[in-house]
Amino acid sequence: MTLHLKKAELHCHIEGAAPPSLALTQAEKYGIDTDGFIREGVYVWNDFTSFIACYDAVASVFRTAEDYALLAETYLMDLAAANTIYSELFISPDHGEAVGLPALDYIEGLAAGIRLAKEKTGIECRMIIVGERHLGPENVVSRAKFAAKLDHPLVTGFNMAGEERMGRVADYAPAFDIVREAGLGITIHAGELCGAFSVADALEIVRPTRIGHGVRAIEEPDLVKRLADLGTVLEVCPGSNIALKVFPDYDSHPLREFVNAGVRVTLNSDDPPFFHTSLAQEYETASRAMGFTDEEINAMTRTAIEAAFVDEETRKVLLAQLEPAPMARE
Ligand SMILES: Nc1ncnc2[nH]cnc12
Ligand SMILES: [Zn+2]
Repeated sequence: MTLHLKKAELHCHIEGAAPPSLALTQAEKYGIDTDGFIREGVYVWNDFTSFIACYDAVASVFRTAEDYALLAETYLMDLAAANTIYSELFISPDHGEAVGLPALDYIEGLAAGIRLAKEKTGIECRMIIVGERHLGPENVVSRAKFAAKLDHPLVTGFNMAGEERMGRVADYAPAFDIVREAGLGITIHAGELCGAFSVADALEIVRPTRIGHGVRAIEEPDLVKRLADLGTVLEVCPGSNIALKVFPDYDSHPLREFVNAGVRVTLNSDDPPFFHTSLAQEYETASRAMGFTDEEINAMTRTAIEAAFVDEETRKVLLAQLEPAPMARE
């Protein structure tokens, strides 16, 4: 059992965290037909392309700042109930804008939900702005410019997600130069749909402290060593990888190999209800299906806090929460 373990998450897409029950309520509120993307209470998709289409459809039922506040609060309350002390949420203002919600309202809505969850449970959360790769380099650069100018206390990083098979990392390099200059934390989806070359590109061109997934680096032993030497943190999402058929099963998942090679790894849920998982489930899977001990899993949680895009004072407070409680005196 891993319920008692403290948890932290660096890689979860906010619209991808919407429970189908909440998406259905939202759809009803706006009179949106969900037959094309929710069936029998389950999100409908069968490969990465249809997953992204389903994700976009789910996102479209959140239309106001209040809707996004409810979504963030709902997810964070759930995480907190599973003993989670820290969460980083990937947010994509492009999804808000697609339904006419201005980016600043989208962010303020999410921030309101984050503050409410913190008041109720103490859970700490930061937002990472995502540029969607399949919207093209021009769009990702303009999203990076937006992120660089924003100066919001809860927005601390930039990421590129979406269709990894579109273009090469170099096409998107200017976006990362902009956010690096602005002092934002940088992470990038790489080595999920594409092979080791994509992780190598990311390391060379983007120089991120973290990589979203990165798991297909396992195809290139020299690259695994490079990740270990650089101390780059992988945001590993085993349940997502199995659901999207990046690996056929947990026995073939390389998480153990990365740990053995000294690569810094963390556990994450990615888009939990889409992949029939949760952060709590990912911890449980690491323990039961992948054979990690509580100590090894706690080390992953500590790595997440060490790699979190937070100020040093917040990091110190979070790290202190991972220390075992002192023994009571006789
Ligand atoms: N697993 C994933 N990979 C790339 N982009 C995403 N957006 C939401 N989930 C994603
Ligand atoms: Zn992701």
